[in-house]
Amino acid sequence: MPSDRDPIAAIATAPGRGGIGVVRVSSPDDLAPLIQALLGRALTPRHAHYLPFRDAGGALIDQGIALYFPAPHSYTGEHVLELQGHGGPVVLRSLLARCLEAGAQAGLRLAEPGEFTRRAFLNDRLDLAQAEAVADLIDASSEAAARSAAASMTGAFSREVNALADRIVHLRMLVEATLDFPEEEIDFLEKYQAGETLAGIREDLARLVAQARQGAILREGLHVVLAGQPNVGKSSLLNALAGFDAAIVTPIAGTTRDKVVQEISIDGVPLHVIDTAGLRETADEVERIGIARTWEEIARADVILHIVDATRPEEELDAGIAARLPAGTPVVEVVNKIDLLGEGDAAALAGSAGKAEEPASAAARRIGVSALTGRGLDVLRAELLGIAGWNPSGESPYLARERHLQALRRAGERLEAAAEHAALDDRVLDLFAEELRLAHLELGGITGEFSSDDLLGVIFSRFCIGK
Ligand SMILES: Nc1nc2c(c(=O)[nH]1)N(C=O)[C@@H](CNc1ccc(C(=O)N[C@@H](CCC(=O)O)C(=O)O)cc1)CN2
Ligand SMILES: Nc1nc2c(ncn2[C@@H]2O[C@H](COP(=O)(O)OP(=O)(O)OP(=O)(O)O)[C@@H](O)[C@H]2O)c(=O)[nH]1
Ligand SMILES: [Mg+2]
Repeated sequence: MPSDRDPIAAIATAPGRGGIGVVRVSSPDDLAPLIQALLGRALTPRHAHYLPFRDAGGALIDQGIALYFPAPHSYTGEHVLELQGHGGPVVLRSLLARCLEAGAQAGLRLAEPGEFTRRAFLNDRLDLAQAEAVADLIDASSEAAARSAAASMTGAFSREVNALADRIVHLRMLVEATLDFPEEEIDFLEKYQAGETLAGIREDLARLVAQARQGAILREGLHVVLAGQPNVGKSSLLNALAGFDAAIVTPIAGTTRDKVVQEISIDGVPLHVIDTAGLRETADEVERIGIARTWEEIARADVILHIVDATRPEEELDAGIAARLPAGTPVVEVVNKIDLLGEGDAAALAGSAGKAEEPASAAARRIGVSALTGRGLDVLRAELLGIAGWNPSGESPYLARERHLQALRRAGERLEAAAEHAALDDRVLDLFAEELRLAHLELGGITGEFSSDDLLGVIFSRFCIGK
């Protein structure tokens, strides 16, 4: 059974060729004997030593830099040795094998994915949200995502969560103290302005949820599906948004058969834009399959852009499509090819987001664009960010995970229940206190103050090896 007390080793850098590569060892026990066996000398803590790395027979493997971080001043909080060699896969595998051989007697084994960071968590170097942010920083697909992961990694998100938890605990302490003196229960809420305090906590929690939601958008990206009749310019619009020819465009209706997915980013917010086969009745077998896939994409979309042709307004077919779009998904009606309209009509449509005089349906917003000239695309981009809930001037987002969002929401529900108890005529203080306790538990789950071994297993197993 692998244990959290075993010495562990792994290649810490990405597999493949690179300028340099790192093998790292971490152990709760003194690493001096391993260092002596490996390098034939002692290392000055936290100093870079340029040394030959040799195999057991004395043959040279590489010439590199060795770093020794004695506990607790290391990434894991344990004793850590780093061998920084040249970044070839064979060199690094040989270095790792040499470490495992030299450390065999001490029980040195290969690290599991995320095990270094798991140790950092177990040794209180990082809390759980910070550890998750390390993985999110590595996985970040945009600058904005990386920036907010870095903020969470240094504890900005955790501090907000902890501050809320502290305020809940304080309030709970006051209630629990009062519960011991039943005669004081009557005026507890007034005496400590518990109602106002609770309202303030709930307000700040709601703000944190909003910031976390923004982060979730950065993490996951928004799935935007371009749908509409053939030839309205869906593929042209994809290309215009992407800035290059990702999809084939021709004057022939039915050009796009299979979906085309393109990752784009608007102000650092990642979007997965999906171009689809035009929707129409057709006898063509291939096209029919494509259209079935279009509907599958529509069902999965976060946002649907229903593209219509400005020169073919009010088409029955478009009304039919609009009626079939899922009710819960935001829809933007994009009127394309406004370059073919007179200037008056084009101007009325372009830049008219939200000001549509007669939107196609109550739910749909209408924006005029030209995929050809680019007119109106900025308005469309802003609209997409708005639908994503992206608030560029808002407070910095936290790259929260679904796990965090759900815990925050559940904490919010507990506080809401507490507020309801407080508002009742026959105030039930012990129920009030219990809801506070449960809200605290939810927040503590985010930072790992309360966590199960199963949860840790799930979280760290998704890390890369060597992290
Ligand atoms: N070479 C190398 N680069 C790396 C890492 C590493 O482990 N090795 N990291 C990780 O994977 C990240 C940096 N994380 C680290 C976190 C803490 C400490 C550390 O030694 N902390 C001590 C000393 C702090 C100080 O000197 O002020 C401490 O906190 O006590 C080192 C790296 C990114 N770059
Ligand atoms: N004038 C003008 N023509 C456009 C515009 N957008 C697309 N077109 C033209 O409309 C035709 C169809 O464009 P596509 O982008 O292939 O249309 P689509 O909706 O992807 O069509 P399917 O893949 O067949 O469903 C092409 O000839 C484009 O050049 C536009 O904004 N203005
Ligand atoms: Mg197309």
